[in-house]
Parts: sequence; C-alpha cells; structure tokens
Amino acid sequence: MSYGSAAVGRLKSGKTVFVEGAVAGDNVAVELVQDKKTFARARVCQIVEPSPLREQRPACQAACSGCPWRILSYGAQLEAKRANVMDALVKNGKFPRERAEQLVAATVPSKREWGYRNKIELGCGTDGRGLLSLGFYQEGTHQLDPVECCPAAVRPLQKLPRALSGALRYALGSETCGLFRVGVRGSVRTKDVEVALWTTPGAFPRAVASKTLASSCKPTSLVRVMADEGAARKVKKVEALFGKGCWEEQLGDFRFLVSAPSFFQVNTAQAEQLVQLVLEGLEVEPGTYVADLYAGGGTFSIPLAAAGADVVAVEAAGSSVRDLRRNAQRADVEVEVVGGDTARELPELGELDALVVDPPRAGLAPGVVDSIAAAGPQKVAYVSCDPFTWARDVALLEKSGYQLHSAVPVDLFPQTYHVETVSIFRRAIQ
Ligand SMILES: C[S@@+](CC[C@H](N)C(=O)[O-])C[C@H]1O[C@@H](n2cnc3c(N)ncnc32)[C@H](O)[C@@H]1O
Repeated sequence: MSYGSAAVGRLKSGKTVFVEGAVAGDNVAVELVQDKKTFARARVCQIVEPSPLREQRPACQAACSGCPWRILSYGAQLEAKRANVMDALVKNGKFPRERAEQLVAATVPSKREWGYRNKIELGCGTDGRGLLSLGFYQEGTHQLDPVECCPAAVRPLQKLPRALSGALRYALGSETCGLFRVGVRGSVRTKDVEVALWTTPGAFPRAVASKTLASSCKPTSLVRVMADEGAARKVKKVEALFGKGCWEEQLGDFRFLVSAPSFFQVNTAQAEQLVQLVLEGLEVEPGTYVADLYAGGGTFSIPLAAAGADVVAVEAAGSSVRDLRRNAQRADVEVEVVGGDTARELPELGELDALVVDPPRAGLAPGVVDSIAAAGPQKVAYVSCDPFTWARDVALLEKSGYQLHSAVPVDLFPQTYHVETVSIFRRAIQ
C-alpha cells in the first residue's frame, strides 16, 4: 500500500503503477489514467484474483473517499502503516533498512476499527436541485461527496450529517447564508455533542438556525465560527448560539475543554496511547524542566505537569492557548503557557531537560532543530502525523547530536493510510 489511498503494483513492463481501488496482493486489470516516464496511475477495471487481505466492509456511502483502506483487512492495514513509516525512514531519513527494521515497532492498533472519530467536518454546497447539501471533500479536491451517515464517527455523530442537512435546509431555505463548513464533535465519555457552523462574517439567521438545530439535532453546544472561507484557520469571532459554547472530552485522568476552532486529537482512546508513550519515553521526574512545543489544548503538557515536571508550553493558535490555560487550571496543575510561534519562542526557553514536539504535517520549521540542539534536552519525544516530514527531521536531529532510540506507529485513523508515530531521541553528545 502506498502512503495514500492507492495500492502499488507493477505493469507487465515492470513500471510502478499506483492503483485506486486495489489492495496489496490483488491481481487486477487496470485502466491507466496517467502514464509518466517512471510511474503510472490507474484504476481497477476487473479484479482477476482477489487478495486474501481483501475484506468486505460494512457498506457506507460508496461515493465517500474518507476511508480508502476499508477494503483491506485491519491486520494488513497495521502492517502497511509500519511499512510506510520504515520506508520514510529509509527514503527520506537515509537510514539503512536494517536499522529502520530494528527501530520501528509494530503499529499499536486502535481500540475501535469503526466508530472512533470524535470529530467530523462537513463541507457545504448545493445539490443538483439547488438545495443545501453537506458532504466530505474528496481528498485534495473541491469535489463534495454528499454524506448522510458516517460509521467511522463515534455513535452520537454517526447519523448527524443527515439530520443536520435537513435542519439547515429548513433554517436557511435555498441560501447558504455564508455557511461553508459544519464541524461536529461528539464524546461517548462526556456525552457532549457540539455543532460548529463555520460562516463568513456578516448577516446570518442566528435565531432560526439555533432553534431548528437545537430541537432536531439536540447538541449540548451550538456555535458559529466566523472566518473567511479561503483562510478558515484565521478565526474572527466565535459566537455561542445554544448550550455550553464549548465541547469537553475526558482523556486519561483529565477533562479537556476544547473550543470549536482548536485542535484536539480525533481518536480519544488512541490519544491516551500517545500520552502514555510520551510519558514512558521521557521518564520525567519531579522538577524535570520540559517544553511542550505545538502544545494544543495541553494533551501532553497537563499529564507531564501532573507527573511533577516543570512544563512550559508553546502554542500558536489563540483559541488553543486559552483552552490550555483553562485546562491546566481545571486539572489543578501549573503550566507556563507561551502563545506564539515555536521557531521564535524556543530559543527564549533556556536550557531544557526534556522536550515534546507535535507539529502539524509540515514537520519542524527550518531552524527548530538547531534551537533544540542549543536548548540541549537529554530526551526528545517527537509525535508526528506525517512519516515523510518526520523522517526528514529525524535525519536533521541525528546530525545535530540526537539518536533515534525508538519509533512506535500508533493507529489513530483505521480504514485510512494516516499514521501517527511517537519517537524518542536521546542526546548522543553530552
Ligand atoms: C498536531 S497539533 C498537536 C496539538 C497537541 N500536541 C495535541 O496533541 O493535542 C499541532 C498544534 O500546533 C499548533 N501550531 C501550528 N503551527 C505552530 C507554530 N509555528 N508554533 C506553535 N504552535 C503551532 C497548532 O495550532 C496545533 O494546536
């Protein structure tokens, strides 16, 4: 399996071909959709001999491209994720394959193969009849696949897309009123369900939308997030329309309050595995000075502080900074929270004993590895959601005096190719 939706095969000529709709071990007849000098892309016309790893999955909407690996057995998904992490280490990190084999552990399986997502994000458009429709965007495109039900989501969210479409059509008529996205978060632990209506700033029928959605979808919180569609992450204002105005989740011993625009790990049970691996890897003791960079709402900062570490957390997004401060207060732990950019703030933190980094897909910004080496932590935990940028950073860290000690892929996203990796580095030069 590639690090993507396609399976990797060979044409009779020997050329590598990325095949949509196939799984590892299939023998398929394909139609080429792109033929380049060194590789081709194709889709399946006929399955000549199905792979023993193929699986019939519960039918969800055939058009949705959100779970491309659902036709592959779960055991094979876990192995393919480990293989992708190792490949990244070999290709981008320039590790000898033997060393990569030794360092990369088996993938930690998800407690749930379906019904695990605590969040879904639905794009908003109009259907052929000009009626408002909610759906998932096909990866990397503006093509919206209509969706009514999502078995990957936690139970309280599974049938919400259909109810939301109906309620929003009723509330907004044939207009979208600037609505471009609907975010929904649900927790089986706290029973909270939050609906976030992402709109452009300006007029919006708040009263009718809140009344309709509150009675048909019964959320514990309904908010409107105002942002420009092209720059959705630049939030202008969040308005509570109904209920609590935030969403809460229980993660380990702590309860996290999460505002609609803030990041939170999408698979709660697996996020607990990430925290466990980071705590075990860093072996903090009371008084250990730890920085948590790209800290979000405090997923790692709070358990580290509860374990006795002196924690400084750096986070760029304003809403997460506010959540983190409140979460630390509610957990009754002290965390020094710095709102700002990691690359700029890290050199100001002084000498560190240990460090956690959990950057977005792009990995560490240029200069961050040099700043890590200057701060000199003995141990570094790197939590990554992209094996290829991670492997690039591993190579940089190894050049800067850190040695990769272990790498554990953790499955937060069953039925997809996405994989999280928790890696632990030790300082090689004292
Ligand atoms: C993958 S999330 C991890 C959050 C947190 N560690 C967790 O597990 O919930 C990455 C976080 O980094 C933040 N971020 C993105 N760019 C940043 C930067 N340059 N400096 C600091 N934080 C940043 C994002 O707002 C987001 O909260």
